[in-house]
Amino acid sequence: MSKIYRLEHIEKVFLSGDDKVEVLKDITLEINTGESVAIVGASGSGKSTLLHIMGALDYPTKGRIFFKDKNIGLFSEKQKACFRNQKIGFVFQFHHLLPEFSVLENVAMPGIIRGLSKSRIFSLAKEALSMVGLEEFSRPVSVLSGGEKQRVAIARAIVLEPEVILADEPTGNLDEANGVKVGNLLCHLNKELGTTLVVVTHNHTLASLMQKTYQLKLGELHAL
Ligand SMILES: Nc1ncnc2c1ncn2[C@@H]1O[C@H](COP(=O)(O)OP(=O)(O)OP(=O)(O)O)[C@@H](O)[C@H]1O
Repeated sequence: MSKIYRLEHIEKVFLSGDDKVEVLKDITLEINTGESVAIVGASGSGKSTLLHIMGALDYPTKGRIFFKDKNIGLFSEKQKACFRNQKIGFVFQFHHLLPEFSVLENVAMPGIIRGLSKSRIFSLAKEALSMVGLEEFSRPVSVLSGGEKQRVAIARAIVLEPEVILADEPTGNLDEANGVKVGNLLCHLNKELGTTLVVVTHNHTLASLMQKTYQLKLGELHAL
């Protein structure tokens, strides 16, 4: 089975005034292509920090992180931006959609950033929206329910067929019923499209849907 991620002895220290906060101490982790993985842990244990490092939104203080044998730590800022746009689909707790834009325009955004033609972008966006079960493309995002917004965010994450979805508390802002729907949708995409899925969550039901679960505790990662 091929590895999509290899993290070697990752450490992350934040400086807060004169204090040093050692958030990640010695994280070693391998993730197979197509795998689904949950990362759980107490609030402040470093889950988001680890996910940000995996998405090249942040960098480790020490250690190396490889994406399919490419050392992300050696990427220039431009290469990192390209990596994020081409390989990763991000889903956040607070979806970060553009409220005044329509559902279709929001999902089209990554394609616009990549510079695809308008007709290609909109056909990809419609395909992604049908995968998440949304049909009304022209409504502004501001009028949608929380569950619908999260489905739009997932459509936006998958629109360019990323190799990995990195989801940070994707159900954190939803009621239980919508949380279950979003969890099932992410698992469906993982199985149908073979997209590797890494989910950071407090939600044990969501974590139980993943093939593997790791817990972050005192800066260390343990398989559960
Ligand atoms: N940019 C930063 N500067 C200083 N400290 C930071 C920074 N980002 C995160 N931290 C600290 O790192 C620790 C881990 O934060 P992180 O957001 O990764 O935790 P988490 O496990 O995702 O928490 P939660 O479940 O509450 O979202 C926290 O103590 C946080 O205050």
